[in-house]
Amino acid sequence: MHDWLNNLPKAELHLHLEGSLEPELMFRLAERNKIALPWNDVEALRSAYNFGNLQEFLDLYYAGADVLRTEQDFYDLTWAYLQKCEEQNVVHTEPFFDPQTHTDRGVPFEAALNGISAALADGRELLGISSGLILSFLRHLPEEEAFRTLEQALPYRNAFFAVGLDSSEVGHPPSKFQRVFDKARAEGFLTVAHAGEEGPPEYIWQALDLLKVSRIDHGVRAAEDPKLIARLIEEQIPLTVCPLSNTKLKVFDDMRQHNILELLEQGVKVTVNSDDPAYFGGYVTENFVALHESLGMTEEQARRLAQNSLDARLAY
Ligand SMILES: Nc1ncnc2[nH]cnc12
Ligand SMILES: [Zn+2]
Repeated sequence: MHDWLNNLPKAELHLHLEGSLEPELMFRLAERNKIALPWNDVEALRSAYNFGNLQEFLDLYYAGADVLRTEQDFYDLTWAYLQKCEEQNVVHTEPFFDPQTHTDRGVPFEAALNGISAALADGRELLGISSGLILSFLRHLPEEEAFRTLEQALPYRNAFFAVGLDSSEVGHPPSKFQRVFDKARAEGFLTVAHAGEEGPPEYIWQALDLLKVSRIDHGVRAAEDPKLIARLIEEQIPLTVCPLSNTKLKVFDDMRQHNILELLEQGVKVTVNSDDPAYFGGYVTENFVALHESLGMTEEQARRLAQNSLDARLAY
């Protein structure tokens, strides 16, 4: 029905691999690893996907990620996502993974990274999808633990090209991670950060000025600060916006209130992404469809958004 949106060549720049864990795969991995899940079946799990805010979602997301134990699990997770990319004409992707979500449960860092890297390599070779991995720190944990994660990752420096910052935003400003981001940049990595999803515009200023990010993940609350909007336009700093995520997590009560098209028309370099598609009701195409159906996004606007995503790539 919306083939024209599915067929647009596009890049995905804001996708948590752990958030692409579909309920069916979660149950299959639970069985394979002999783990008891707190839900009876896929339907019971899906019916728990009702979130009042970011933290309610994160609690379930970290519980679900517990089924990921072996290198093969991480391969299967990443491969399933890449097959979706192929279906939806996502020709390039820059996914996040959160090592601490796994190492804190006793899963070896190498199991996660090797499984993901092998699937991304197969995606390049067998599906023609280019990619670059972003190693993301959990901001609700101390900076010291982010330093340990970076040290653990340095022997595998060719497996990722940037570091990011995610998890519970409010109360955990970018300034908390200034030193570890300095270290990551000194080691040659680019930087991105979630900012202005639930947190105030001040967190976006900090991500730009203290963490020296190349893109802002989410950033929709920039709209509250005209000086910040002027800077984002002037410097053409991309925002990786996630419309279905923002409505599921009540950043906006309704898709008809979403500001992505206003930002686009003001000249902000906004892009469309799925964030955690297994939890929020769809992948990139479904996000484009929602913008068309709820906000009247035109074909010309869709083309500009897709082109922005290709222009905002950082990995080659
Ligand atoms: N939308 C989001 N915001 C912050 N951290 C996340 N981790 C996974 N999804 C996230
Ligand atoms: Zn995110």
